Amino acid sequence: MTDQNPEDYERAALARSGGRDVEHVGPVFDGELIDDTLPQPRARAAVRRVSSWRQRYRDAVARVWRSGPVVRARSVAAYRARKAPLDVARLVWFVLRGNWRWLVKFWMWATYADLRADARRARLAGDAEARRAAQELIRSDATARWAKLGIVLRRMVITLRVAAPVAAVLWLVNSVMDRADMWPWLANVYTGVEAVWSALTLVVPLLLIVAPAVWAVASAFEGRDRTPGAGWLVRPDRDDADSWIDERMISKALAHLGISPLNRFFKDGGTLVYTVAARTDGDGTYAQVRLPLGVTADMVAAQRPKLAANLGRAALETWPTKGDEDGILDLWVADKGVLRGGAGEWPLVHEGQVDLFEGVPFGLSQRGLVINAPLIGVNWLIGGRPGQGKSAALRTLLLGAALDPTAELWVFVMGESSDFDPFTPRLSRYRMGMDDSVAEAATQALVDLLSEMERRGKALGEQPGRPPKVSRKLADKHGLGLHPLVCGIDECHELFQHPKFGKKAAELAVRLIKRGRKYGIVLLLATQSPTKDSIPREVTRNVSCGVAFSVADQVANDGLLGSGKYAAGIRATELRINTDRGTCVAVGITDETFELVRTFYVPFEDGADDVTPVIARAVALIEQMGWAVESSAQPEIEAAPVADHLADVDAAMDGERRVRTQAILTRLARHDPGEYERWTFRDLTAALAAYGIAPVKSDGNKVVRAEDVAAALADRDRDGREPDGDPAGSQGVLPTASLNQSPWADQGKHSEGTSGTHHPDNAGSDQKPGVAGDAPGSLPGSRRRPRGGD
Ligand SMILES: Nc1ncnc2c1ncn2[C@@H]1O[C@H](COP(=O)(O)OP(=O)(O)OP(=O)(O)O)[C@@H](O)[C@H]1O
Repeated sequence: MTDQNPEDYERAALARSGGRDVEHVGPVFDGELIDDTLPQPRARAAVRRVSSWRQRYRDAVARVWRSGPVVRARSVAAYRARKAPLDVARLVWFVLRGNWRWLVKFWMWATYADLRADARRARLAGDAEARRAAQELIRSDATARWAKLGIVLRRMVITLRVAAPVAAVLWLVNSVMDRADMWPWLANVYTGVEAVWSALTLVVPLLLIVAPAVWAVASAFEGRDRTPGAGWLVRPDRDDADSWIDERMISKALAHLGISPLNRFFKDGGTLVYTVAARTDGDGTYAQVRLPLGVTADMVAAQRPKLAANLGRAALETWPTKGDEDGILDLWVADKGVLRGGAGEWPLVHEGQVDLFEGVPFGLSQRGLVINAPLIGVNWLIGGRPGQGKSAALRTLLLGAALDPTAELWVFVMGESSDFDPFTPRLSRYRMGMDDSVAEAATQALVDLLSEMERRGKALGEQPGRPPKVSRKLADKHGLGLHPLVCGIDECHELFQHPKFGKKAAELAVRLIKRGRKYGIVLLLATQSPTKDSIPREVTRNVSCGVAFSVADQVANDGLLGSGKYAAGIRATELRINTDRGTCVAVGITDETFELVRTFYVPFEDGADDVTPVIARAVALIEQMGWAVESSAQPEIEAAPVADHLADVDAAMDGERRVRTQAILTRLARHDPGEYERWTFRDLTAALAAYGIAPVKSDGNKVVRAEDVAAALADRDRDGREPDGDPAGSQGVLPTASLNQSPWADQGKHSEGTSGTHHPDNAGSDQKPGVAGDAPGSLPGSRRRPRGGD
């Protein structure tokens, strides 16, 4: 391209051509032609870069747009936009309601409505004192209020009286004098007054505009929904949502239980008082709430499934119980799912020993802490539906006791079950089976425990300082015989319901439970059937540690845990059968009102046997000390006398020719209540049938004839004949247990045909020092003697 100026160039051209007939062609450019179609590398690279940046920018924006938080924010924004009309309507409603609430408050204040209500209530309750106090308060408050108003008015008048003349003078001076002629201070006063005035003229209109808005916000706040917990505050996507429970959530859950006084309380804008704010407590959250008027903790406990649902938990995970007062609610809510896990391995399964005075590791509390269950100074009643872990729990307690080398252990299993067979080498007494002899042995054991209790009472009294109860120190003195004595009875309802021994066993058990605690004698009872017919009421009332695995109803629950527990929200009915196997509700085992315990499980089933090695260890512990298995048993016993039914019936005839069967039953019961009290017509006929006697009809009544009885007696005397077997329905012809007798010496041995299998590991422990030659588990040095039926 040329660098000559186009105009100079044109002028030169005109000069050359003479200025005429010259065609104006405009400037001529000299330059190089650039062909766009030819490749231009740098420009294209720049364009490509720009477009790639643009693409990347677009991708980034799209990514952000589609990202989780933005999508959520967008959906929330869209949702709120859709809801906006409704929100506006709600806000208007809040404003109106807020004004109304203020009006009500003002009216209440102006008319002393609350004090008047107090006076009315006092009048209805006939409380003249309270009524007078309320009226007095109204009067004095009214006087004070009017006095205050008077003072304010007087001050206003005084202010007006001073301010009005000053204002008038200022106005007058200002109107007659020029500002320049005034004294400087006076001119300053006017300047100040004018500044204040102009500020007021600015601020007041502003206030008049802002005030309604502030009023609207304040009244909307006042009129807001008072049901606790605004929904939008709930953030279920929190990481700790499964464990997160706070007061607002609890209040909200309580507000939707359908309890009328609670509903009314929340509707009137009430706020619950938390005496203990929600706080982490073990594997859950604990809070304590003071409930409003008209609501008790029991009412809340009754709505437990609803409360659990409102809190997003399973019923088992939600524990509303009565606090120190009826109006105080203790609430413990488990973290989601934590109760599903078992308690894990028993801490003593591989090593360690126990001091029974310190307790036995029993399970994990709801707070996730190991519970050291007390055994000394308490008695236990363990119950629940079949197969839920009662025997396993009893086994754990007894295993713990076995690991205390000073403890003596007795076990009676009122059914065919090998659950306690591996304990044999460590037991001083063991009987298992369904036959009457086991019931008799268990009853005898209770008798002996009572005698032992008396002996221990005397032994204690002879100790220096007359200690009131056994202690570790006393228990360790080997010769004193004040060691812990633990007696476990599994399926104890079979014993208490036994037709022959039941009544006696119940009486003895009650006496033991009431008085044995001080003497280191511990009774552990386990049952499937904790009803008032199967377990004596006095037993359920007096045991200090109640354990309930899954139970069917309130009766079973309260039978095990104590009356009123179901109503107070302490409910093993919430434990699901099989699902919550091994989990129980327990009272009395800690200082807490109750514990939800996941019990430790020491396996003894399906070929797994962790019990035998523990027992072997327990026996080894005793051997290391140079002792033998403790036994309070006396080696010699008297044979139990056998009731002679025929002779007793003969005596009951009382010399009469014919006696009605009913009368005979009454006389027999009077003669020997232990033997005959539970006899029915069926038992009597069965017993007589054994001697070939059948009651006959006379005047429409069944009677026994004296000549038949006399003939049977004569026959028996002549032949030395025993009754013809034990017919079905009879209560048998077991000997009446002498309550003075000592236990059989072979109690450590199983009755034939009922013993469980022995674990090979037991073999070594069977032959322990001092028991050489004895059968497994027999008492050291005791002489075995045969006994009818065993
Ligand atoms: N703590 C536990 N943890 C895990 N499983 C357990 C626990 N306790 C018991 N079980 C399981 O439950 C089964 C039944 O236990 P157990 O025999 O103790 O029940 P039970 O209530 O005594 O039954 P029954 O009334 O029929 O004698 C055991 O075989 C075991 O599998």
